[in-house]
Amino acid sequence: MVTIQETELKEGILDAIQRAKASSKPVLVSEVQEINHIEPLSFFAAGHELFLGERFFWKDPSDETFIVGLGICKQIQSDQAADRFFHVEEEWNSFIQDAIIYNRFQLNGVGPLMFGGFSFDPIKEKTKLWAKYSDSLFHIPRFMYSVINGQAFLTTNVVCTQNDDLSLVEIVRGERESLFSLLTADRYQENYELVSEKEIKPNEWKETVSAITNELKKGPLKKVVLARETRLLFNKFIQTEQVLENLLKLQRESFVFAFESNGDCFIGASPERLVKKSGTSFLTTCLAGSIARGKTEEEDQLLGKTLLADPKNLIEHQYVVQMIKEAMGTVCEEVTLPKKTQLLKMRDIQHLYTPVIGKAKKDTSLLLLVDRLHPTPALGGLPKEQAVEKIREVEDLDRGFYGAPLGWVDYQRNGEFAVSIRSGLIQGDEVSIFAGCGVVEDSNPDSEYIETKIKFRPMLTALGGVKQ
Ligand SMILES: C=C(O[C@@H]1C=C(C(=O)O)C=C[C@H]1O)C(=O)O
Ligand SMILES: [Mg+2]
Repeated sequence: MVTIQETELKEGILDAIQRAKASSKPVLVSEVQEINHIEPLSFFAAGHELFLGERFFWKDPSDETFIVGLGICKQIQSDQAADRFFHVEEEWNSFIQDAIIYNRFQLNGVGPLMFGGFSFDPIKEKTKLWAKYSDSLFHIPRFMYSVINGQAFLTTNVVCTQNDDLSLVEIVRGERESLFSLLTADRYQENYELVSEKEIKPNEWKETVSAITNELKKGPLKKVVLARETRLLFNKFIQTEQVLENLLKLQRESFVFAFESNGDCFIGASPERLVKKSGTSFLTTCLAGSIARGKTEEEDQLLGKTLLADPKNLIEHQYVVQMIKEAMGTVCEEVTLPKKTQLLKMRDIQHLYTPVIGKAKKDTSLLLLVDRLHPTPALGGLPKEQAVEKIREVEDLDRGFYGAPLGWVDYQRNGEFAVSIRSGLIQGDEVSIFAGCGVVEDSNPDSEYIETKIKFRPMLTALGGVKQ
């Protein structure tokens, strides 16, 4: 049973309407309550009826933070390329500046929060594949369920305008009651099947990899990440809940996310953190260099050792470390990273891994660091600008939100962004999945092709396209 006590909502809404009248500007009321624990996926699923197309889901690799949003009480969106991170941050800051917030809990990820992300490259020509996502797109949910270190909270957000009256209180209460009454309902299960799987121009892709390796030998480019797409067709509409359930079960060490927009859903399980901010601490990750998992423990260890000593993969990784260290240096007082490259093992693949921590300087912010980092050479290349231009020119793919920052910022300016890889875009009974790899001088097109094949597996498996 979920019990929701009488709340400050009414008082807040009254106050906000008065303020909205005085300023002629909408005012946000946000209220946080501690509630009994609910499975995060059940909360997401309960929103199917009332909020389909307006939901998001987030889980971090350590299971410290689950955030599920339902409904949209405000959207921040733009297709403007210049200073896009800065503009989103400004709009967020000005929106919460006048908000009325009832929150007794000093925790990241509760209270007003915006969830969303950015496209990989706003200058690249957009195709209809990503028509439902603006280049910058964030949602502030109506209802948000957060589980922070095992403690569960419900945030209710209401935007009041000068034309609203107290009937808004009953509307919101009614919505909340309907939502919670749906929590016990059985989750809708459909057995959908993969009908066809089409890799988009695999041979041309290998040729591009080959052409790029030749170019890298001449300089000044050192690394370019090239991605490709596989389009899947199913016999029925895909149930996002089911895909999420599989991702949560099979990709435990990953960020698991879903972000619905206008009927489509961007979904995935990424092992890669772009950046996390908690108070003055910044945490980021260098992840690049890959090898398969072994079938036995012995083979797996051997593959790991091989990866740790492989010059091509070490260079691929080192470019990322070099750039991230530099970017962190611009916004941090101290930057710390381990001397030795580590391994990060996921279900289908293992990577070279270097975590980087830093202490934030005073006048900095999460989105400022996102701006400095994106795209790191794990998704773009080195040097950054030239690599992105090269990708724009040669890659036959609209990456959209794939490979870009996806995550959240709360009203205290803390938050976290993942690099949205191992992901796909669900569109009814069709799905596009994406995978890329770091091309360096010594890359071999066939090996890179196989690497991307492995990187498709997490999504393909979660969609039921690979038998477990
Ligand atoms: C580009 C992807 O992954 C990135 C590329 C890697 C590589 O080339 O070794 C490894 C991890 C990721 O940073 C992807 O999964 O699509
Ligand atoms: Mg690689």
